[in-house]
Amino acid sequence: MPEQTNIKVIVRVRPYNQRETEQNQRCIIKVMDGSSLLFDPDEEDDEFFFQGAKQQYRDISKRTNKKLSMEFDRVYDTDRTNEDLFMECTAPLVDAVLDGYNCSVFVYGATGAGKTYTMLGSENSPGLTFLTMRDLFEKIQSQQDIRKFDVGVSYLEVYNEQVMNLLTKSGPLKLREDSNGVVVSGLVLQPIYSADELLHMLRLGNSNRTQHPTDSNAESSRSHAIFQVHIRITDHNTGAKRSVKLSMIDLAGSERAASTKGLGMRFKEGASINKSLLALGNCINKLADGLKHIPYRDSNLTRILKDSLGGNCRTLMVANVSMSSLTYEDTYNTLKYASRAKKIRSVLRQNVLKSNLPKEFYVKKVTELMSEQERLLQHNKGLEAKLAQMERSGNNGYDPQELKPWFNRIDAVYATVIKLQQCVIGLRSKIQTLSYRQTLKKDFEQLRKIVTLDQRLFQEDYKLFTNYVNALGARNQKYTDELPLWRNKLEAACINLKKLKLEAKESKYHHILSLYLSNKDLEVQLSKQQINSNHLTGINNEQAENSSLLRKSFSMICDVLHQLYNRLEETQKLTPEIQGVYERLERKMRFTESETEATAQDMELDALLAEQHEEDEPSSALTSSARKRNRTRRYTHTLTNSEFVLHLGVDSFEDTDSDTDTVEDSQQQFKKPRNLDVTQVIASNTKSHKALTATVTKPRPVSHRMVSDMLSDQNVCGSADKEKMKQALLKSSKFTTQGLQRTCAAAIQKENLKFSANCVRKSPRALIAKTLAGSSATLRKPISRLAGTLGSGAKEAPVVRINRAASFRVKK
Ligand SMILES: Nc1ncnc2c1ncn2[C@@H]1O[C@H](COP(=O)(O)OP(=O)(O)OP(=O)(O)O)[C@@H](O)[C@H]1O
Repeated sequence: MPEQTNIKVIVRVRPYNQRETEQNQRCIIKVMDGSSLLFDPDEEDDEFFFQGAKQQYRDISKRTNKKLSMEFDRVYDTDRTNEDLFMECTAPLVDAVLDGYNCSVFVYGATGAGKTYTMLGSENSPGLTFLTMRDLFEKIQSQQDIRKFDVGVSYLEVYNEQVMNLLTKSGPLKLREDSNGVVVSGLVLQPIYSADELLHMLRLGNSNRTQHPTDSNAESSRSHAIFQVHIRITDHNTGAKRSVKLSMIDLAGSERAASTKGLGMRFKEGASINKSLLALGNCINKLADGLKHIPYRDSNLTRILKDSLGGNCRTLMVANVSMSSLTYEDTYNTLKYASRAKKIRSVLRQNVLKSNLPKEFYVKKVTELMSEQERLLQHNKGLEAKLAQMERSGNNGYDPQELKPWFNRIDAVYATVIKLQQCVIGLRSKIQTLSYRQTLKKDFEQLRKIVTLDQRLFQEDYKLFTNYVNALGARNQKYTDELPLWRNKLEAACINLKKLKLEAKESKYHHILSLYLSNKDLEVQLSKQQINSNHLTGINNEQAENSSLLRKSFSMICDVLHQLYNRLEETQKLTPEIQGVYERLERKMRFTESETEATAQDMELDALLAEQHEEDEPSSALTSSARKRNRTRRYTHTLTNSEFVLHLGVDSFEDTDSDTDTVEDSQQQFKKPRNLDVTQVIASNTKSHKALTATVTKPRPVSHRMVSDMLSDQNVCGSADKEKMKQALLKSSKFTTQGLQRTCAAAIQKENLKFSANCVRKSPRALIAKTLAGSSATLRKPISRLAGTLGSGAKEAPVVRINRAASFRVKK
């Protein structure tokens, strides 16, 4: 980006030299401050005396002082050193050069005004060229790692309009212009590699410079000297190159030709100097006026300085003046020039050259830049998403980064709670399942005992059964012992959770955190439900499997019973009592009115469906206030849930405690020594199942109840309650009264051959009635005997099959 800047102009005032001191010359420059001066001020002792008396009025024959106040970028009084000028004015130019800007420093002033002193200095006080070059080389050295510098110098002299090479003492050289500006034909740059070499060149050039003594200066420089340092900078990383130029120009004295009092060559010299300086003055004026056409071509000096004055260059002009009134006119002219020069504006551009690096370099660079751009795009997207998230969070300026540690802590605490909860509930599930299996096994062992004919065989099996039950008990005990440990751990985790919740409540993010915590509580609740659900599914599967075996066994028992009934009927041994029991059993198994009625759960479901329906169709009969009440009720319910969830960790196992109590009750019952019959088996079995599946209790299947009732009746029959047996048989929907009667009659007939087969077919009921009337024995005995009788001719005896079926496969 081009940058517009003015030429920087500073004025340096030289102290009196010996001649001026001797002549007691008046001081015509008064330095006001660092940037202004007063030219031709009033003298302090400028008082007018007439005939020894101080007069009120001044000497009218005396010229009026100009008292011109002038402003410059800097004004240096006589006491300021070259070092001061360097530090404040040329050191910044060195930085600009290394940044790729062309820079020029030129000194302007009358002969003996101190130009050479400023530019070259002396042994004791090195000038700006020396100080600047030394600084330049120091900075070059410090940047060698990142950039490569190729430095070349030239030292030219423009004397009598001829351009000479001071380093080779050759010339005159021609000037030409190309796209890079004015070029000196045939000028070869001298490469240098150190500051010492550079200073050596400088000294060499100075020694070749044309000097002649003048009135004003015994070592007056009669030419314009242009010392230029050309630097090519190559960036190691990018390969970008730039070429810059630093010019230090010591102009010849700008005095009037007359003042040098030269003749012949000296006059020509002076005229030439004046011509070039006049051309320089013209250029400065036109540039200051902002004109487009600048007559640079009027002299070789202006051609060479074209770059420094109006081109792409940071320029510093040092106007040297003497404080002595001896050079009044020259000083005035110099200051006028300097004032004009202040108005010149330069347009600065960094010089960058195309590099001739191979194509691969650029391909690599482009690839790198593209991937960097891609990375930045992604980063930008992430930032935009974060911003959107922050805006969504109510524009409250929440920083997700600040919330992240909170979320991490909450996640960690909840993960522990969930894991421990899984352990505790898992253990409870295992304990309950094992207890259930133990109970089942015991109950079915009782059932087996009932149906097993060979008691010796039963006793042998009973040992195996005991081992199995003991093993289950041992496992159960192990889990029961472990449970308190895990409960304690869970309790500790819940206490941690409560503390964290209190902490979150105090936080400035409590709104967000409470939502997050509620969400987490729901996760805990869900996890608990899932474990419970798995537990119930497992229990139900075992129950279904056992039910299936029970059904098969029962079916076989009924088969035998049926045959027995028929035999009794056939053999005329069927008593009215047996018949009554059958009828009762049959009646019991028949569907009742109450079973067809809707249960409480059915009604609850109906209500829920109705409510849902109402929500789907808001225009239903409900008034808006009623709907509102409903909504409020639901909302309150949700809130209550959420409150519950907040304390879930503790509540969860308190809840489970109540479950455990039920199970423990049932366990205690199981431990009681008892002689169970089938009725008790089913009853207690049902009870334990009820306890285990409390949360998903469903009405027992009708068939289940029928089976239970029937067996119960069978038992009752065993206690000789014949009427009950009869009723059970009559209630049965599976067997018809007639079918059962025939089965029993046939069984009785087979055992008691006094009944004819015809009797069984025609009046089985009478046959059974007769038999029962004459017998007080339990039904079990004749059934067993009858079963044995029936089984003798069969391929596999039904009782054996029942026996086997009763050996329920209980899971380990
Ligand atoms: N600031 C200064 N402090 C002390 N001495 C100075 C200062 N400036 C110049 N002089 C002295 O004044 C004399 C003339 O200075 P200088 O040669 O630099 O003048 P000049 O402008 O280069 O003249 P010319 O144009 O004739 O070459 C020298 O002896 C120099 O040492």
